[in-house]
Amino acid sequence: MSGTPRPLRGMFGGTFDPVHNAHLRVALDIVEAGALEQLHLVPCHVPPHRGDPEVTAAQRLAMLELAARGEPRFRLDDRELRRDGPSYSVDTLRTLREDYPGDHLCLLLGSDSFVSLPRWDRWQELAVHAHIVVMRRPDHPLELPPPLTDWLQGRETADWAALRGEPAGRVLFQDVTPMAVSATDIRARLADGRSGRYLLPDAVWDYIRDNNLYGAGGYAG
Ligand SMILES: Nc1ncnc2c1ncn2[C@@H]1O[C@H](COP(=O)(O)OP(=O)(O)OP(=O)(O)O)[C@@H](O)[C@H]1O
Ligand SMILES: O=C(O)c1ccc[n+]([C@@H]2O[C@H](COP(=O)([O-])O)[C@@H](O)[C@H]2O)c1
Repeated sequence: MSGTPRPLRGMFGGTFDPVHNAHLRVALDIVEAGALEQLHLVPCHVPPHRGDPEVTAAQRLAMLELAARGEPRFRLDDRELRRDGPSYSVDTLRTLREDYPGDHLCLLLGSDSFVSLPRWDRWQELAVHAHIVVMRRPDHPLELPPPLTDWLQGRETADWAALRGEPAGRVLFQDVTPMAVSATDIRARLADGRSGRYLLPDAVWDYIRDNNLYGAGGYAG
């Protein structure tokens, strides 16, 4: 049911190992498409479904801080780093709801994350706390597993106003700037002695080199 429009606050979680230009560009695309008041960039502490990150949480946070500078609608949010155990998104959304009771929330997911949703902890509860915004990734086509197809019935909307008018539970698919950039590819390039420049903000690339992360310390460029 539609009610009084509320401010819309986004959560963009990731391992960010490291944060790269595609994360930033698609995040800004969503902020612009939905006129979001604020988007929380939330590095996870213990990724629930993958191995440990290659660099420390403090280093991932530092890179995200450098990357987010200059965009006032991005808000660096270290709440998962202050929590022990696997970084389940449902727990994070619950705390965001407690902190911002007057706002509606939306959880941003790339298409690869969205198709994996039925394997997430308490996944159906996510939509109790927030709307879900799916960003189409060119390198990850949307092949929906059956539980997700069923669950989507009646939830899908193309109208951002619905996300302001309803507290949670809608799913919106948003086209974003297609950028086939991934952290996996960047880590592989750096391990191979190649440059990360122009795939990451300059300040992040400098930080990686200066701190000899991902094997990039010897790189002169
Ligand atoms: N190029 C991209 N376009 C759209 N969404 C993206 C892109 N890269 C990452 N994302 C989304 O950003 C979120 C955080 O992703 P993550 O930190 O795992 O980055 P990644 O580049 O996919 O990393 P990795 O290659 O290590 O898995 C996820 O929801 C993911 O789908
Ligand atoms: O809550 C879960 O069960 C869950 C399972 C897998 C991933 N996530 C979250 O999804 C985000 C992207 O994860 P990743 O592994 O693609 O970087 C990050 O914020 C993770 O904490 C969350």
